[in-house]
Amino acid sequence: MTRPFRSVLYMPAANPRAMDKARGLPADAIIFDLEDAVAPDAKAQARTALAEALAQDYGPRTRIVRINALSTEWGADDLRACADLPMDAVLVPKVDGPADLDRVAEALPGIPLWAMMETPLAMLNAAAIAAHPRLEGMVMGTNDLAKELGCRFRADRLPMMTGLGLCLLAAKAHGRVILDGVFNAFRDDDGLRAECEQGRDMGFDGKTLIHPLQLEVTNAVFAPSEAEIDLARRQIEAFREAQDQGRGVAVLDGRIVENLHVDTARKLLDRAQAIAELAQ
Ligand SMILES: CC(C)(COP(=O)(O)OP(=O)(O)OC[C@H]1O[C@@H](n2cnc3c(N)ncnc32)[C@H](O)[C@@H]1OP(=O)(O)O)[C@@H](O)C(=O)NCCC(=O)NCCSC(=O)C[C@H](O)C(=O)O
Ligand SMILES: [Mg+2]
Repeated sequence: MTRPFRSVLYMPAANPRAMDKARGLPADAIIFDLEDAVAPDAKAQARTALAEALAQDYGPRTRIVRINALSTEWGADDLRACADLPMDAVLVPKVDGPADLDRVAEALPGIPLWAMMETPLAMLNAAAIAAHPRLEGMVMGTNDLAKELGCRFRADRLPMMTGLGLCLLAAKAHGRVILDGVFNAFRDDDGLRAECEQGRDMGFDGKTLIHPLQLEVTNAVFAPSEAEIDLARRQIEAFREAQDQGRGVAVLDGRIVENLHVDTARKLLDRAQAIAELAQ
């Protein structure tokens, strides 16, 4: 059973108060950010604060550290700092292709890699990035992507759709986790809900967030609903009964249920179970 990644909260590693607060927040995962959320003159202090934070217990929350790109003046120091820290994954920003992951993979043996998908080249190389043997997950960087594309932010995210779709296809083809980008207006619950629903409909595993206020809506949208759980159970039962009667197809609520629907139903129940276990 895979870990849930419904809500994945960024927090500036230069902010010890936020990192401490995160230990009690209902986020499935946390991204400790050494990159864009940390000002250039606070990078060194952020590494020290990060080490102190990661010495604490984050319970079941997956701990992901976002380093600066190795092409920057901070990347090499970030890598050295990460080598000694307890974490579940390292997130590499501005990945253009699989070669950008190789040096990180070499410097941090045994640590799963995640890739920020936020440049036009990353969209074009998404399949090769997803195929990297050390890659566990992808995170859409929709702010940087919008900047690179020169596109406008729209509620329907039409200008993003090609990039989102290419990355989704790549992640799914290689069995990687894939997370949607952030919603910047962190006090706009309705806007957030609409974007979460869109991401969930498309097949994203969860959404990255910038503020604790966004957790409740995101956790709810990316969790299987009671109606979905009930349908999944009934599909499994209907198909079992059909099989007992020598049939390969069941009909439930006027719709067919085949083997593949049962697979989907089982995965949904597994996800619901994993989420329930997080709460214990
Ligand atoms: C957006 C913020 C700057 C807002 O900060 P602030 O005005 O201080 O918020 P509040 O006063 O409402 O905060 C209330 C309490 O919540 C805590 N808090 C706030 N944000 C976080 C957080 N992210 N994680 C944990 N805790 C948080 C505050 O400390 C307050 O607590 P207390 O003092 O006890 O009351 C701020 O939310 C923020 O900095 N958010 C993160 C921004 C960030 O990480 N940006 C970089 C990632 S986004 C990105 O780069 C995407 C990608 O690369 C792309 O290209 O798209
Ligand atoms: Mg970015």
